[in-house]
Amino acid sequence: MDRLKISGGKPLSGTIPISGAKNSALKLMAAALLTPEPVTLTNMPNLADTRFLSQLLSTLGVEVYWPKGDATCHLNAAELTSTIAPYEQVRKMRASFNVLGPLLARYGHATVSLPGGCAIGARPVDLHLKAFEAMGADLLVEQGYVKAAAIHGLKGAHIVFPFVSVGATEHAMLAATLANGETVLENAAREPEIADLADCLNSMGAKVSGAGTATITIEGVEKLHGTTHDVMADRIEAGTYAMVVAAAGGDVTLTNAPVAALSAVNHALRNAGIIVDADKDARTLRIQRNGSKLNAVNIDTAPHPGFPTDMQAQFMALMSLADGTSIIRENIFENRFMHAPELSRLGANISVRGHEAIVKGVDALKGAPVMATDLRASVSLVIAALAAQGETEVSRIYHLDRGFERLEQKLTAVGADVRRVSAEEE
Ligand SMILES: CC(=O)N[C@H]1[C@@H](OP(=O)(O)OP(=O)(O)OC[C@H]2O[C@@H](n3ccc(=O)[nH]c3=O)[C@H](O)[C@@H]2O)O[C@H](CO)[C@@H](O)[C@@H]1O
Ligand SMILES: C=C(OP(=O)(O)O)C(=O)O
Repeated sequence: MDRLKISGGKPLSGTIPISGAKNSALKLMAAALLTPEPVTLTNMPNLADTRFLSQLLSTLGVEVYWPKGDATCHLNAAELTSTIAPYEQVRKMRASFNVLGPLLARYGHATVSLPGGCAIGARPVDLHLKAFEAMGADLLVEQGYVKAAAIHGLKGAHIVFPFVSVGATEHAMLAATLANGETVLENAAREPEIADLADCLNSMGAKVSGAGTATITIEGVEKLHGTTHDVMADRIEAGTYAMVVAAAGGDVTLTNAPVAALSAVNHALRNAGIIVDADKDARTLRIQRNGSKLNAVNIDTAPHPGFPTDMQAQFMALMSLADGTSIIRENIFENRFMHAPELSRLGANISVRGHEAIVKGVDALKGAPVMATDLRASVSLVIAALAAQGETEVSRIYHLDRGFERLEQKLTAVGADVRRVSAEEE
């Protein structure tokens, strides 16, 4: 298994280009199932997750043309050969579950494995299923599979989500584009990826309005056509590199950054004493820290526009070096503090009480062997390692490959000492 060897303590300088957003790309790929015409996605991130979903789409009969390393992915769902998404392909990546809605909407039936829980929490899909039922689908959950049918097609519905779910909002939106009549989603998630999906769907002929607000209206249409859509830039990747610079020090400009989507993260960084120059028009974010102490800042994760749960681990790594104590509350996932004991191996002083982590800043971290436990937890260890004295070895980095494109290359380009070591090399 590959590992990362990181020698910390080097200030960083230069430019890091931000890639397309994983969490947008995955839903945009599922949208290609809604039309028999070609869908081309540009600014596609080459990640384990996006490659994995392209394999599932191929299994369903989608023609996928996406050369390795290329940022353009061509999908053609002209004729599907299957409407079954098997256990192995949904269990390994939750977002695969998103093929259910499009298949049901276009073909009137689909059988998709339940995604199950994962390291960060149980993550049920009850809101997704209730939304499809409200749209008239018959659902049977049997032997770990959701068997869904809507023989006469889905119909528009008024759906009020009891709490905000990004996945359920996107999934209901995908399915509603081909439903008969109007669907209204209330208490919808407002994440920027939802507006990106709506833009793509509208360019395919869908009638979606209100995406990015808490009420989304979808007027169903008979069919959708092909499109070319540019995947939005990854706000979590951009926020992560901002934390890297904040922790290690230096002066780095992030290009192709989704500046408007990063206000909560930028606000927290500024409170911590980091200089953040955000230029919305130029889509750049310049992050500077020159030897200054970090202020301790409390954060509460919340749905957008609140502080994103996907940035919580990275901010904890930063706060472990702050001057004072910060309280970090995780309000989205019940088990998203697995990075805390690993950060402690590097010398951080963190105690976890339920959904609250109390981080007492220390003067310095020291390199140690640590283990990645999930995607964002893994990158929090990279951040801490880049700020630490000495060498850190991060194992199980396949988690990182799910969501960070060319991580070592991007970090090395700004002066970090990061090496990937494969098992065979040792
Ligand atoms: C691929 C992708 O885009 N993943 C993102 C998406 O995940 P995902 O879409 O899975 O996250 P949700 O917003 O749906 O989850 C929010 C909360 O609702 C719960 N819930 C959700 C659905 C449901 O049917 N029932 C239920 O109880 C979840 O367990 C969680 O506690 O949004 C999360 C919250 O911003 C991010 O951390 C993930 O990176
Ligand atoms: C939790 C994440 O992804 P997923 O929902 O695919 O597990 C993430 O991107 O941080």
